[in-house]
Amino acid sequence: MYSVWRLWAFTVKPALHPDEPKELPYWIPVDLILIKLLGHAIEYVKNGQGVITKGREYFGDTREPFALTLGGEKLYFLTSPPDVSELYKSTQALVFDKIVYELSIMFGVTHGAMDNVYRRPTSEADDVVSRTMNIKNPSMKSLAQLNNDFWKQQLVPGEVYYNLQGKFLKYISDWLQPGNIKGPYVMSSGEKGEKTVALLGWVQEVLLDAALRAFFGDKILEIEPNLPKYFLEFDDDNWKLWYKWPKADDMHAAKDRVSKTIQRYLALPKSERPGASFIVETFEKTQRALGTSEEDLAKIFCMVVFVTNTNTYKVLFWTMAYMLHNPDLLDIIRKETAPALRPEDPDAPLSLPYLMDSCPYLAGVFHEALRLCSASSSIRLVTSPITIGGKILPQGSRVIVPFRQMHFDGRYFGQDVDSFNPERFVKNKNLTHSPSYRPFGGGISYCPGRFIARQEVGVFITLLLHRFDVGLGGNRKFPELNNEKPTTGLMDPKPGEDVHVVLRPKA
Ligand code: HEM
Repeated sequence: MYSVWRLWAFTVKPALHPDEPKELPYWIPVDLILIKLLGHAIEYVKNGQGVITKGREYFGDTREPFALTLGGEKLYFLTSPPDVSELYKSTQALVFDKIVYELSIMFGVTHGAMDNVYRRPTSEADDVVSRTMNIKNPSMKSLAQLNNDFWKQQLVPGEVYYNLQGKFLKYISDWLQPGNIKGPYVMSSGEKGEKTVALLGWVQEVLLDAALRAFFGDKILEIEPNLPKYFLEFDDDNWKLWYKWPKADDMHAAKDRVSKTIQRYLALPKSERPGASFIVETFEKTQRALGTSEEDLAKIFCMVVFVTNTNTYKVLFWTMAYMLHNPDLLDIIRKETAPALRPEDPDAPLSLPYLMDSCPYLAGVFHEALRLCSASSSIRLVTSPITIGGKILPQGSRVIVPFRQMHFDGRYFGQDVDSFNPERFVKNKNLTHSPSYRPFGGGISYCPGRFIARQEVGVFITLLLHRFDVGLGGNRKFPELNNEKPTTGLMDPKPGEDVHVVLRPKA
């Protein structure tokens, strides 16, 4: 019976419907109902990227769309760069907002609040959000749609962006004063201010602190100095939320501690919590105008904390790790970033335009670290059947774009695709625009934080290299990527595989 079903599902049916994506066969010797439910789920949780690679290679590595059954749902995977470009363009048949809706529910926001956020006003009189913000809204966008515009206003270079950028620069600069390197990540201290620090804990502390203060103002950390710790406890296991993992009490408890802290922040009068960014002010004003409860609003902000922080400390960790393990590269980056500090005027702030536009190796390591260490995906819901890569994606299904599959495509990155080589981005300035390079996604959900993320990393590294002599300490083995733990973003190093950095303040 089981063999008949398998023959039907993976051989006969695909032959009868050649325009449907083929499905990677699965074979688990348990009863039929369970098989249908699980599919590749167990294997996927253990090594998701491995299963996707298996699927791609199983169909002759043609990169045609294929399907995997995970936990009772048939998911469709795109791994061909032209197909992915097509997906990003198809905004009618493939939507992202329903995915964000579902995600918000998983974060604990109520359906009632989300329905309000997604409801389009029926008339000007009904449009409370535009009135509150004093903006024009001729196409009667819902708050969910307007939020995309607000994010762009906050994060794409312009006045409100420069305000946020200035705060980030100040906080990171403060953290990198020799006297301020004193957290639990300091492993030992020597003469003349020398310290050895554990890199992961250090970059987590600096970037989380800077981002929380820059977005919410200093009050948030006065209310709860442990907020970064709570966030990291959640972040470490956040995959359990997406996978609806049954045993996830600790992850949920940590997430709740983050949103409860934000709720305490929101309960304070505004005059007692100055310094919030444009996006936080705007989210608060608009949601309150819609009647969103403080509890729901805190959970929405919990998502904001997640999206603004989950990847950035990891990309700084990997960029630093690659740089520290390549002394020649470190030297090149130290030299190329020197003019950003304007030695003729030591009190002048760092020149960010110089840092972003005139430091090709710094940019190269950042992009190469993202290429090698990202395991993010774009997700879309199919609202009407659409043909991509010659295959029909059925209505109601979900399509996944696993970036890692494209980041290791030798046709775009050359024969040394598996190796760390930042020069590929130095030599080919257009490589960051390649359809096979998608660390920030694309289309409607293209990450608006990509500028600030690169700046956070650039500012940290530049100030570090010019305030300290830096080198590797302790175990000099390059940390391995933890591919045994599912992730929704950049990969972590394997447990215990940190980088020890020796810092000597420059005279
Ligand atoms: C290196 C660090 C970062 C990486 C790798 C990254 C990556 C991504 C990816 C892959 C997406 C989803 C794209 C898609 O579905 O197609 C995304 C969305 C988003 N990111 Fe980032 N991100 C980073 C940093 C940031 C930062 C620092 C912020 C804010 C300060 C931010 C704000 C956002 C927002 C608001 C969205 C949602 C966009 C939407 O809903 O349309 N990201 N990011």
